[in-house]
Amino acid sequence: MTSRLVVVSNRIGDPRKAAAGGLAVALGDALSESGGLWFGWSGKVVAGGARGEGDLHLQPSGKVTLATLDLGSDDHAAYYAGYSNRVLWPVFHYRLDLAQFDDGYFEGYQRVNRLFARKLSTLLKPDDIIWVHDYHLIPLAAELRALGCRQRIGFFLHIPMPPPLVMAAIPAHDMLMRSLFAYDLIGLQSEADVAHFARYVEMEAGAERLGRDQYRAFGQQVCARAFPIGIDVDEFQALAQTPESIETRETLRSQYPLRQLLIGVDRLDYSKGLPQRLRAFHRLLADYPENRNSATLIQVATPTREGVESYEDIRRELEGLSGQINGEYGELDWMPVRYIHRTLARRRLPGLYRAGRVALVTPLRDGMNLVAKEFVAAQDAADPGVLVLSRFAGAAEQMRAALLVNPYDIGATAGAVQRALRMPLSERVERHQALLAGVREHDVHRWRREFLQALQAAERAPG
Ligand SMILES: O=P(O)(O)OC[C@H]1O[C@H](O[C@H]2O[C@H](CO)[C@@H](O)[C@H](O)[C@H]2O)[C@H](O)[C@@H](O)[C@@H]1O
Ligand SMILES: O=c1ccn([C@@H]2O[C@H](COP(=O)(O)OP(=O)(O)O)[C@@H](O)[C@H]2O)c(=O)[nH]1
Repeated sequence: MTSRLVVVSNRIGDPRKAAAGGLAVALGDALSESGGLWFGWSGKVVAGGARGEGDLHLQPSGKVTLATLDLGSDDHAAYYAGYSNRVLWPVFHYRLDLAQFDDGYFEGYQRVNRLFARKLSTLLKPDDIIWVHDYHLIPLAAELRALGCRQRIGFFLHIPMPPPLVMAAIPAHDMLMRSLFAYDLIGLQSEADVAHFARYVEMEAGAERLGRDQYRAFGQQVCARAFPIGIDVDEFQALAQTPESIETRETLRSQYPLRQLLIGVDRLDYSKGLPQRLRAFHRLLADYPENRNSATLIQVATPTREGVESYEDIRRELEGLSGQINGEYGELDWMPVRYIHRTLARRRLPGLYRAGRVALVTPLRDGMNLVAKEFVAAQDAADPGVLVLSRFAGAAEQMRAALLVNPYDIGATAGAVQRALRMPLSERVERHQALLAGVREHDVHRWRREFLQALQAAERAPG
């Protein structure tokens, strides 16, 4: 009998429905293949202390059972908006300047992880295999172990692992890193992340390296390796053939017959480098005037984590910048920037990507970035668009045939966009072939398979 897969993540999606955000998209794809239990927050916040706080809901969805938990408003504020998104997210994306350390946030984070462990433990079977996702739930395995759970537990971090001295700025960094050793396997997005993890545990915790990817510290042993996440290429290409996707592409082509479209699709997050991207686009129009009245940037900036101050700030900055570029260069019949502050249905995205001559995927730091992979999968192989990709996205480790840029270097990024717009067909085809082969090779099925095989094979932590 094969073990049941239990996936735990803060954000869960219905595997039969489209979801925004790379994690929910990838896990939906992975779970719909194997079936199992998906446990996480319901998305519902109830008044603190009111009835319903901590309530568990079970709901079948195809081969998967969704188990979701309502959170009280105080718990949610401290755990999600507070510790997860005002401390861990900025620090792990190297933005110490945006972190707000607050003891209350940390207490809420621990409280919710304990609650998740308590509720989840009632649903577990002895031979389950448990896969925990992301920074919201780092201490979950330690909490489960404290309740006596002996199942195999793996952890995958979807965001970057920062260098040791950046990590060390978090007041509770040692507790966080110690709790990672309660897992049997730690998966990271890139080799750079693994190197940062290795340096941290060796420098700060005196870890002993046992073989290539085994570490012993805090009286425990753990395996840590890179498992770059991918997409379901066939599913995404099938999405490109749906009427909505074709209609999106045709509408854009008929509205912009003489224009060269540049496409950006991101959550409106400061890690995505959106102000720098708009400045590079401004520089393109200033330094290469042949693009005026022609190059048009369609930037979808999906609302996210509203209520966290740094997200409000980035929204204002972006609105100001797009207004400024449109005011300076716009004509009666041409607006250089089309800025859309809304979530786009995933089934429309392939059509949008395919209408683009260039995709701008230029985060300042990103765990992976699935938009880069989706853009490549959606292209017409006979006349493909060009990917301009930040060297600081995890995806850059595999996507060497993209035009790699340093997004902080506005002039060089503008130059790369100019090169992309002028690239001859033969070079576009050659680069696209190499990129698509890589996106196929490192797809979401391989990610899931290799992680779960490694988890099955991991040497058990003593205890
Ligand atoms: O759940 P939210 O707070 O609305 O945020 C959405 C997700 O953002 C992050 O995604 C990361 O995972 C992607 C897939 O591995 C990866 O490509 C990307 O680079 C990461 O930023 C976050 O890590 C998820 O937990 C959120 O659900
Ligand atoms: O309006 C939008 C914006 C994004 N996405 C999806 O959200 C995911 C974003 O994942 P990525 O890894 O690029 O970044 P994240 O948002 O997870 O940091 C991708 O699958 C996009 O197709 C979407 O469906 N609608």
